[in-house]
Amino acid sequence: MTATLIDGKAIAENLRARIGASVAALRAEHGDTPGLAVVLVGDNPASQVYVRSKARQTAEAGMRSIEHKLPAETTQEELLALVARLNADPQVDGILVQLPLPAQIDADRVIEAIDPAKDVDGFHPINAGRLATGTGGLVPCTPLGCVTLLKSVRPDLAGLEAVVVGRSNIVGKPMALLLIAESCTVTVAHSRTRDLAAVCRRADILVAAVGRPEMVKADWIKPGAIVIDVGINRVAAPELGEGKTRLVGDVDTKGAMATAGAITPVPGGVGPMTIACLLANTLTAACARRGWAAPAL
Ligand SMILES: Nc1nc2c(c(=O)[nH]1)N[C@@H](CN(C=O)c1ccc(C(=O)N[C@@H](CCC(=O)O)C(=O)O)cc1)CN2
Repeated sequence: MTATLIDGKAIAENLRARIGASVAALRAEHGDTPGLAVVLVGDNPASQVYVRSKARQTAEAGMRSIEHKLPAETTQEELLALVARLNADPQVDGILVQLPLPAQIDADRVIEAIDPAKDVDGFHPINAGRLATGTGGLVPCTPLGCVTLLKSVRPDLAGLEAVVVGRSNIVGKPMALLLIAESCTVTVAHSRTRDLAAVCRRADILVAAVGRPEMVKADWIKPGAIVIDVGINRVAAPELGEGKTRLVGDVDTKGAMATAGAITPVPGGVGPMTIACLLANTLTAACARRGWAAPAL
């Protein structure tokens, strides 16, 4: 068997086009457009790339992009003061503080300071609680994108056995909650799970979000399973030349292709969906705040 590759890049492009069309319709109806503020602290090269992509794709979708770039030595108080200003700004519908933050800043305190109605990352405890209780709210972008990718190959997930490897607040836990909402039977596995390979082999849906390059091997995968690889790991690639690197996921994709039914590649799988879902969340937040009818995406 050779697995179907789930083309996250194409699915994300399609979602962004639909968001752009909805934004244009809302602008025609209301004479205004949603605004997303992205805050970058410091000079982490990967974060700089992600923030640039977020700003470009926000503008391409017809929304206002507001960028705040702060030096690496920014204090927690300075960052909290900026968040307070963005909370109070009626032109700002979404606020995202790029992670990771420098060591002197407590990320949890910053996330808790964001107005939950503008928390387009869905990381605020109020939004996490709403997801846990199934009472709406803004949902973290990466898991939201993973569900869209899953449904692109299997529209009805009810009754399937799902294993999520990883228990982070940003991916693992919300992913498990979204799968429960889809009526899957969900196991959350992690570094202390006994016989992780055997647990993974039970999965009809396997989500790998551990941040360990190619940890999930072909013989951990049930034949025909849908594999969602959330990992984005940069590793040395001497075969490409001295000092060169390449991106790999948390799954040994080449090996897994022979066993899985469908799999997301890295790059070009989950990553592009993260930003597309951020734009979707910004549109959702803007409609809710402004009392506009939310378009079906
Ligand atoms: N506040 C947040 N910080 C971070 C988040 C987040 O959702 N909110 N997630 C990650 C980084 N991230 C978005 O911020 C992100 C990561 C990867 C991609 C992506 O499209 N990756 C490409 C490959 C890109 C490359 O060549 O490096 C892919 O997988 O195809 C988008 C967004 C941590 N921080």
